[in-house]
Order: sequence, then C-alpha cells, then structure tokens
Amino acid sequence: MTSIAIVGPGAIGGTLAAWLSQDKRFEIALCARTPLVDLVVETPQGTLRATPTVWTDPAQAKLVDWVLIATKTYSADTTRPWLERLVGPQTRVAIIQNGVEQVRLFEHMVPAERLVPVMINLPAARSAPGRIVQSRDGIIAVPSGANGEDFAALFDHTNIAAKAHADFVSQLWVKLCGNCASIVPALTLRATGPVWSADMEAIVRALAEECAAVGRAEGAEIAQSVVESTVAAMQGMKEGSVGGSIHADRLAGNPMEVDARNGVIVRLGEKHGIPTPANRMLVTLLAASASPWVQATEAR
Ligand SMILES: NC(=O)C1=CN([C@@H]2O[C@H](COP(=O)(O)OP(=O)(O)OC[C@H]3O[C@@H](n4cnc5c(N)ncnc54)[C@H](OP(=O)(O)O)[C@@H]3O)[C@@H](O)[C@H]2O)C=CC1
Ligand SMILES: CC(C)(CO)C(=O)C(=O)O
Repeated sequence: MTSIAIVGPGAIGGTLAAWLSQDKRFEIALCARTPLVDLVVETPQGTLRATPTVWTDPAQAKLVDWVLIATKTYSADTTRPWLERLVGPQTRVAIIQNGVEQVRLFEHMVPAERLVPVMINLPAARSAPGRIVQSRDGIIAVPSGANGEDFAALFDHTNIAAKAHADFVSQLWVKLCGNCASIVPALTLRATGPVWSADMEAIVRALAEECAAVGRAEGAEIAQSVVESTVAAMQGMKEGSVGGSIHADRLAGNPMEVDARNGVIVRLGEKHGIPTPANRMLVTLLAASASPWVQATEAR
C-alpha cells in the first residue's frame, strides 16, 4: 500500500484526492485547514465520491510515502507543521502549484532532491469544503527522472494524463504565459472578450510576450504560437466567465497568487535585464485595488 497525504484539499487537492482514492493501491489522507467529511467531485467522466481519512491537526498525521502539496503558493510556509509530521527519510513531496517556483518555495523545508515540482493544467472550482467541479480533463507534467516518473505513475489508473518531461522548464513557462494574462480580468472584474479592442490586445500581448522573453532567458523553449494562443483565449473569453483561479480568488475576496503568476516575471526579468513594464504595471494596480488581500511580492 502506498500512503499519500494531500495538504490543501481545495479545488486541485480535492480533485486529485478523489481520482487517487479510486485506486485501491493507495491509502489517502487529507491534511485540511477547514474540516470536511467527504469528497464529491463532478468530473468530465462523471461524479467521483471518496471518503479519505481527514486530518485537521498536524498532530494526527504520520509519515507517508508521498506528500502532495496543493495549497496556494502564498501558503507555502504554513504547510511546515504538516511537513514536519509527514516527511520521513523516504518521503517524496510533490508541489502542485501554478507558477515556476515550486522548488524555491519549499527547498528550505524539504531536501531539494525529494521535491517534485508539478505543472497541472486542470480547471477546477470548489463551491464548499469537499464539493468540487472539474470542468475539463487534466494534464500533469513533471521533470524526467525517478521522482517525476514515480509521481506520474500514481495517476496511471486515473483520467489525468501525467507525464515526465526532459524539458520540464518549458512546460512551466508555457503554462505561465497563459496564466499571466488572467491578471486582466482579475483587475477589471469582467471577461476580456466583450471589451476586446486593439488596446486590450496590446496589453494582453505585452503580458505574454514579457513572460515568454523572461522564460526563454530562464532556459524555456516557447514558440510564438504560445503568445498567440494566449491572445486568442483572452479575446474569446465570454461575458460572465471566470478567467482562471486568480480571477475567482479576487471575486471571492481571497488573497491572490499575483506574485507567483506576474510578480515573478518582473523579478526574474530584472535578473536578466529584461524590461517587463506591462506585468509591473498590472501587478502594482492589482495590489493597489485589492489591498490588503493581495501580496505584490511574497516574503520568500
Ligand atoms: N483551481 C484551478 O483550476 C487550478 C489551480 N492551480 C493551482 O493549484 C494550486 C492550488 O489551487 P486551488 O486548488 O485552486 O486552491 P484552493 O484555494 O481551492 O485550495 C487550497 C487549499 O489549501 C488549503 N490550505 C491552505 N493552507 C493550508 C495549510 N497550512 N494546511 C492545510 N491546508 C491548507 C486551503 O484551505 P481552506 O479549505 O481553509 O481554504 C484550501 O483547501 C494553486 O497554486 C493554483 O494556482 C493550477 C491549475 C488549475
Ligand atoms: C487556467 C487554469 C484553470 C488551467 O489549469 C489555471 O491554471 C488557473 O486558473 O489557475
């Protein structure tokens, strides 16, 4: 039996827990901040129900084979009490978060050789504790090597396509090129499609171009088509739709991952001498309009 603890059973953590709970090889525990009883996840393949063990206090937790961290990036340090109880000498820790800094955010808490950064493309939203809608099939990318391949194999009996990639850095940055543009609906609080204009296109294009330039400087391969698909996605965003989890968080009055999704482009741009005026401006405006809920830059 492989033991798996999922820290942060929100939209992503709850969805992954529901899928993995269908596999009898696994013993699943949820490490929750807000208590929950069970999981009911609507997926494109139907409804998944699961009743994994729920721990709400790190004192209840024990050593496990795998820890899956699925909190927001800004909660990274709050997972330390869980990690202290869950991680033994053999435990591997997968960081399932947006952005490109999964390792940086956790390497002061877990030895880097046992960290697995994960890129996940799986739209999910939580309406109540344990109640989640997964709206499209999921894709997971991890770095090649034993840890990445073992992590991907956990999803063998699920409908999530998990794969190890030699060029994992490109997987992260390509996703960020799409995600960084969602700062626009998070700021304007409405879909971009109905208010599309040449000026709006210039802003979205600049956000994605800056991300691509910084990503390339970080070693990622990013085709121009990635920028074009970001522009097309924002142009096609329909009235009333939510532009990803950062927009959903702003609507719900939650903190936003603005540093992980846009601030990082500014920070790493500075490191490489690449100007990022569009990302810098929108990060500043979002921080100003959403304050005190938004952190323009994370402490670490
Ligand atoms: N939602 C989506 O469609 C996608 C999200 N992502 C990324 O996945 C990551 C997770 O996002 P998402 O699932 O949407 O976020 P949610 O806010 O839905 O879930 C985060 C969960 O973490 C819990 N949490 C926070 N701190 C702790 C802690 N110290 N101990 C235990 N639990 C904790 C929260 O608790 P509580 O229940 O109290 O809120 C919540 O259940 C983010 O980086 C996001 O960008 C990536 C792809 C798609
Ligand atoms: C765009 C999406 C839903 C893709 O998984 C995402 O990453 C997010 O909103 O955080």
